[in-house]
Amino acid sequence: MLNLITAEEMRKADAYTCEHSELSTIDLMEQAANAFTEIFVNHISPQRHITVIAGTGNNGGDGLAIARLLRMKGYHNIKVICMNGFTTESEDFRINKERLVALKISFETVSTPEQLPQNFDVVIDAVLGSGLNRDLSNFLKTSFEHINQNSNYTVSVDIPSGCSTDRFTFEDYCGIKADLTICFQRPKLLFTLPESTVATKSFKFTSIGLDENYLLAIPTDYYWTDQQTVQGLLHKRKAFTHKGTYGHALIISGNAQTKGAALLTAKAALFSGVGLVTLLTESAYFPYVNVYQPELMTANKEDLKILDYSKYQSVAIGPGMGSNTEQRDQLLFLLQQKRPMVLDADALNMLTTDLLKQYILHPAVLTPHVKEFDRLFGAHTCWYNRIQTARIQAKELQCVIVLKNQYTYIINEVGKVFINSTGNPAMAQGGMGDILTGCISAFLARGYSAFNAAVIGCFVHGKAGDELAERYEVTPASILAEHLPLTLRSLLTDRIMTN
Ligand SMILES: NC(=O)C1=CN([C@@H]2O[C@H](COP(=O)(O)OP(=O)(O)OC[C@H]3O[C@@H](n4cnc5c(N)ncnc54)[C@H](O)[C@@H]3O)[C@@H](O)[C@H]2O)[C@@H](O)CC1
Ligand SMILES: Nc1ncnc2c1ncn2[C@@H]1O[C@H](COP(=O)(O)OP(=O)(O)O)[C@@H](O)[C@H]1O
Ligand SMILES: [K+]
Repeated sequence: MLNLITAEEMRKADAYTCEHSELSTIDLMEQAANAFTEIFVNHISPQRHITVIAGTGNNGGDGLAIARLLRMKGYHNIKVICMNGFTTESEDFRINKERLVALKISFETVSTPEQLPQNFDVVIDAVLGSGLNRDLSNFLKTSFEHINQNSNYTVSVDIPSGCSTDRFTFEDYCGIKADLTICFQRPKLLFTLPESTVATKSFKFTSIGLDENYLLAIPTDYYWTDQQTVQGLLHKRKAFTHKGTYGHALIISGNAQTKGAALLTAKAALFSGVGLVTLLTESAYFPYVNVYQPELMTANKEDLKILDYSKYQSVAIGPGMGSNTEQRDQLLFLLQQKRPMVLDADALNMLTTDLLKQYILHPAVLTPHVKEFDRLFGAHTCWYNRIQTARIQAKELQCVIVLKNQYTYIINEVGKVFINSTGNPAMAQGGMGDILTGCISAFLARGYSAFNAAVIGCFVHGKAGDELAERYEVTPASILAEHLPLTLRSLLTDRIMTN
């Protein structure tokens, strides 16, 4: 897990690294520029015309160093435009300016927006970074507007200029609008919020060599779940084990119009490695289930109240279930069985916070998408506030909330937020949430805690999607389910190779 930190903490980490190593601040700037450049060259070809627009602080210093490194890598159409006079020159900016001039790279300064070129091919935005501490002047606002309108592609250094690391609203945003931001050492929480696309459409982060032991000791409420963490949590199947070792998941899902949701959820549980899966549904559907996926077992919906729930290590309820009085009554009955549970879709639509408080007295994972979340916990106008509500509710209900998004937020029982780092828009298709519910219920049945099941389930689900997106423009949910065993294998094999 990577702990996400504030701009101020990052500055301290910067100073600490320099004090406790041979590195000086100018060396660190060079490392940052190198790290940026390594990613940049994978996105932009040397034939493109590149304009570095720089300020005169350390973000500007990075920009100048990047221009020099790119020239040395064969980017010959490169020039630097320095926005003059809005702040004083930092020492490391000054040193990089000398290095740039020595290479005879074009360097000009502008003092009014009118002096900027009419058009840009690729812009590297290095005007302002994490040092932003006041409103933008009219000079900067007008210049940024001009750049936004006339650049084919903009890559920001560390953060789009004018965007503040620790402020989470984008009303009246008038900074640089980047296509890509390459930020340093840690992802920024801000970039995982859907509304941040007004400032950057995408982001990547890269290590610049700050002291990781120092960084990891900084307390935070926000974490980034990386592959290494998930590999550390996942257990490999052991010799002499049998189906009973890997748990039994019960899936309660689907109705006449949405039988598919039940099939997808159950299939995903099966392909996530649980020992046995039983699908509770109407007996009329049993033949479909058997033809679609013969490994699945079935239980009759009529028997819901006479089943022995102690034999199921997890119960997933909700996808395509419907929400009439009968189903609500069934849901409340199921909640009283106090088995480890995943509550999704219609199960969430039938509940209220009062009912949750009354009935959630066992390990539970709630997997709302934004609409389900807001119906249950109240409307929100921005994602940052929605996350804060999720933190309060997860603590109060003592459950895990999986708030689904491109970057899904997993909130544990003490209100800490773990941001899932996998997944992509090729997964934006109906049924994908059913697969996630199946995955999490499988890991729950296999004996992982509610929180670990949610972390592993989200990561594996998104990683399967990422692997498929390399070959497919869109990944239908059933195809993703079938890919899960391959993803699990790659995670476990990697661990054996690297540990
Ligand atoms: N660990 C780190 O934090 C590292 C940071 N580096 C770079 O340094 C950047 C931060 O550099 P600085 O602290 O010099 O700050 P910036 O370069 O972001 O800004 C320069 C100065 O502009 C002034 N300013 C702030 N808001 C303004 C506004 N609205 N209008 C006009 N002027 C304004 C401030 O006085 C600020 O110090 C990072 O974003 C990153 O690019 C890297 O060089 C290396 C390591
Ligand atoms: N653009 C995206 N990037 C990453 N993950 C996505 C994207 N779109 C959808 N997903 C994932 O797919 C799932 C969709 O869930 P949900 O909205 O409940 O779908 P459905 O109700 O159709 O089953 C979530 O896990 C979400 O994170
Ligand atoms: K910037």
